Amino acid sequence: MTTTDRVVIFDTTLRDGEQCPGATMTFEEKLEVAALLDRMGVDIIEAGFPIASNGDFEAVAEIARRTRNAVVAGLARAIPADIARCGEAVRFAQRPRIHTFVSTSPIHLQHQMRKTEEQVLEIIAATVAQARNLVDNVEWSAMDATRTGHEYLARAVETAIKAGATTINLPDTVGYATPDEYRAMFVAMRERVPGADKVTFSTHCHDDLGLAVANSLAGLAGGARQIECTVNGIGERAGNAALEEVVMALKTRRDAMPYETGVESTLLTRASRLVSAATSFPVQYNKAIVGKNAFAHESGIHQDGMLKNNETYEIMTPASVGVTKTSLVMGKHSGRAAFKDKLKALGYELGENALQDAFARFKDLADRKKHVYDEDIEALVDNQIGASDDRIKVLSLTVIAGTLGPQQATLTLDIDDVHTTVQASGNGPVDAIFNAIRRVVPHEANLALFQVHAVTEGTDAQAEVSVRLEEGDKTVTARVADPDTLVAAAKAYVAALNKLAAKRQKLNPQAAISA
Ligand SMILES: CC(=O)SCCNC(=O)CCNC(=O)[C@H](O)C(C)(C)COP(=O)(O)OP(=O)(O)OC[C@H]1O[C@@H](n2cnc3c(N)ncnc32)[C@H](O)[C@@H]1OP(=O)(O)O
Ligand SMILES: CC(C)C(=O)C(=O)O
Ligand SMILES: [Mg+2]
Repeated sequence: MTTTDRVVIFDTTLRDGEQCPGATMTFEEKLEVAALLDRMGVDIIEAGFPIASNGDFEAVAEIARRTRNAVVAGLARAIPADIARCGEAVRFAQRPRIHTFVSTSPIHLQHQMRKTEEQVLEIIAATVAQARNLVDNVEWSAMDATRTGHEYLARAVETAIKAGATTINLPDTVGYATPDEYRAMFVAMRERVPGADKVTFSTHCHDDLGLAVANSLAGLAGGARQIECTVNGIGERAGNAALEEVVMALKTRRDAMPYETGVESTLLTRASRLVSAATSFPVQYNKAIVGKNAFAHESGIHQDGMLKNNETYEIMTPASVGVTKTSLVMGKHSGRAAFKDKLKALGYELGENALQDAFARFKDLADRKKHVYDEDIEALVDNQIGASDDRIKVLSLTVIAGTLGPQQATLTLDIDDVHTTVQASGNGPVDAIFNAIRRVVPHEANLALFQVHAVTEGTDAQAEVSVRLEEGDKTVTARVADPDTLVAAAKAYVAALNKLAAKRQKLNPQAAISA
């Protein structure tokens, strides 16, 4: 690898990242994030904006003291007091950097700075020189570079280089550039500015049009060798280029982009979770690299492919970003291959017919339920095992419940292939259902236990109902799960009666279904 293949990763999670509404981190949280960034191998940690507040100053200073490997930078406007304060904070670092910036675009000069082009050039010369007197490592940024004419931008860059800047950052401050324009800007500055070959050019892209990472990579093609980015892409407005996306794009597509970073990619997921927890910003499910679904597959065709070979639908391994394994999520789009694999993992070996039956029931459940958990599948298969010999089956159930009692149940049972429908009322819907069952299947058994619990979480969770019946010295317990609690109750009671009938029959083959 030659030095020109190495891309410097400049993390600004603690500065630009923290600037977005609601992302403020405490002092301790910042230290924790900085420690992980340092361990992960980012080259530069922009720890804050020291003039912004005493808290920011203290955080930058403490991160500067603690950081072992990375350069620690602080941000400063092109104002002497900002630069002096920044210098005070980063001076504790083993490798300090002052990052100073000023606007260059006509719209900013006219409305924000209210200065002429010549005045801004003078400010650049003075403030970069001031920073360079404090530290050897000075970055200068042309705020709103992508809306600045190349001619004036080249003069500003030349002024900064002459004053001692060692890194020149050309930000797409408002996320306006296209990749071609952004690449061309770096090519133009490197061609026309004297001394451009002595400095490192840097990208700093915002995601207003969803182009931050694409633009950062285009900047590399134009000759930039530093990328400014944030964990989870947090930052002003739509955010900055996401660090994890930049790192993994370079790692995965080395064939197309022959550059290397020093980032240990297996820590990317941990960094994402830490920043998400510190900022209380959830990571969207479909976020590239670190989203919950980045290595999850629900559709049957993809799951089938993944079971045959991971490379059919994954371009990087979950392990490479610190995720333990790919997950094949069971849902309404899943197919038989994944279902069979899941059953095997759960310890079930079903014959072909039982498997087809279980799969049909699984599809039916997945149509009604948003998340199908392992426990749902276990409950579904457990209910089926042993159900084939049942003499009593619930065919249909309608219940009228609510504040205006008495509650009523209309129930149709299949007993030895004969269908019987009854109606009963009760003190509550479950009582009504059990009265209906007792009317069709009279028995003396005592209801010793009736218990309901949710198998998984959410209002669409399967309810698991347990029913225990005692008849003389015979005790049977049945457990049934269904998304409808009342259906689960009816089926659990009937399942217990089936077990009781089976016990009676063992003792006396002529025993009737009722007792
Ligand atoms: C693109 C970016 O991300 S830039 C960084 C943005 N981040 C932040 O602003 C977060 C931290 N900021 C702060 O805490 C405050 O804004 C401070 C401490 C920096 C300044 O606070 P105040 O002195 O109250 O100024 P205020 O924020 O109202 O206005 C900004 C001033 O800085 C000036 N300014 C803005 N950028 C620069 C710059 N790069 N160089 C010199 N002056 C600048 C503005 O023109 C304005 O000056 P004016 O008051 O003379 O019109
Ligand atoms: C301060 C600069 C680098 C910035 O954040 C931007 O221009 O977006
Ligand atoms: Mg920015």
